[in-house]
Amino acid sequence: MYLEKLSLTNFKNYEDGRYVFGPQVNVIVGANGSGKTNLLDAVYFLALSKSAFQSQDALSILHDADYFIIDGIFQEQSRSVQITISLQRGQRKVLMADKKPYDRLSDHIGRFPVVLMAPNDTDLVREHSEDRRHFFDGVLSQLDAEYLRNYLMYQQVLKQRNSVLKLFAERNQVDNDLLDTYDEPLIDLGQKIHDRRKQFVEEFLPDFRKHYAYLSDGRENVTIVYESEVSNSNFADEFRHFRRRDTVLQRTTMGIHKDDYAFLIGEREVGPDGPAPVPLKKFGSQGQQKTFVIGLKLAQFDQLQAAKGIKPILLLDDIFDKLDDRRIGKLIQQMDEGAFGQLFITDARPERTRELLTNVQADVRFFEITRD
Ligand SMILES: Nc1ncnc2c1ncn2[C@@H]1O[C@H](COP(=O)(O)OP(=O)(O)OP(=O)(O)O)[C@@H](O)[C@H]1O
Repeated sequence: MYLEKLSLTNFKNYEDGRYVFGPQVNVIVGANGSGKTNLLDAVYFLALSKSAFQSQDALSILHDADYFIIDGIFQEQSRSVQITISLQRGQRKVLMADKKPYDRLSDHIGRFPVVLMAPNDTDLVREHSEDRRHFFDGVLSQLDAEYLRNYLMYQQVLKQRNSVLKLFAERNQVDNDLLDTYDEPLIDLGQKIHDRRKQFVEEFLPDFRKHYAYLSDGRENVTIVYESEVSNSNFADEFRHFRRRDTVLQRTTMGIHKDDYAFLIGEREVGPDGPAPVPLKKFGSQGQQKTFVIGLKLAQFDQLQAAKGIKPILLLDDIFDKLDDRRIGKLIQQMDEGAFGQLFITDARPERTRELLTNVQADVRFFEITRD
């Protein structure tokens, strides 16, 4: 599977852009601010129906325009599929396959799997639990349509519950029967989401450790621990018990929307009495943190490939600028061994990418973006 053609109308800084890509390595070069990342984001948008960088869709409409259209042709086995996403200001986004609107978003997500590596990936280690949940939810949503449906439903009920909690505070009156109608699905969906997240971390860990060991020459022992209040055996009772606290704070204070994933690092040989692994955020070097996030992304790639039977599209945004030569060497080696399918790489310094890719046995195409 690969993206063969892309046409952009009023998408970010592209008033009108047309591209024909190769099935292997596509290098997007151009000056800073010319729109290289935006082009990668258009590919991401087409595959996942949202931007990788903006939470509001309308921010991707070219300034002063009323709409954007992203249109792409994917080659899937021996047939082509046209995917179109359009957004008119103030209206709902429209997502179509071969000119027919999808019935459900979950029918599209995961059909064209994609993995993005970007400069701010280390936020996953350094920032808040929200970033880590966002990463794992993204992986699971592409892998498992049922997970995505449960997750979207949970978010909707959570939003409704939080708005009635605010309303109760304004009116100084609590309707417990109404809260019951939200609590039941939140507990039920929350349990399903929890179980899937827990199972997923167990499946993900061996792949992740394999990549981390390859990138770091097997020097450390890394682990990921899923942390959730929902794991407590009496979670449903606790959730109901904290209703009073929720009404005071005007938000839902317990549930899978508070989960976290602890990233830990330790000595290679940890015996039962040896030192326990420690938080990567506090004790990991910058190099270890970078290796950790690349390992996460490569394991995401493997998981998607195993589940879908196709290689995801890999988007590498400004990666060569941020990594040291040893890690770049390892990635290039994997490219050369044919580990990846279609790749998009952005770089503000084309001569560097050209040099790095000289010996790679693949079809490499360059696209120069110029600012109007
Ligand atoms: N909705 C929009 N309408 C018009 N221009 C936009 C919009 N959103 C972003 N831009 C412009 O896109 C440009 C940034 O593009 P992008 O981040 O893709 O650049 P880049 O080539 O990747 O740069 P760098 O090499 O610095 O990473 C900025 O000039 C920004 O103003």
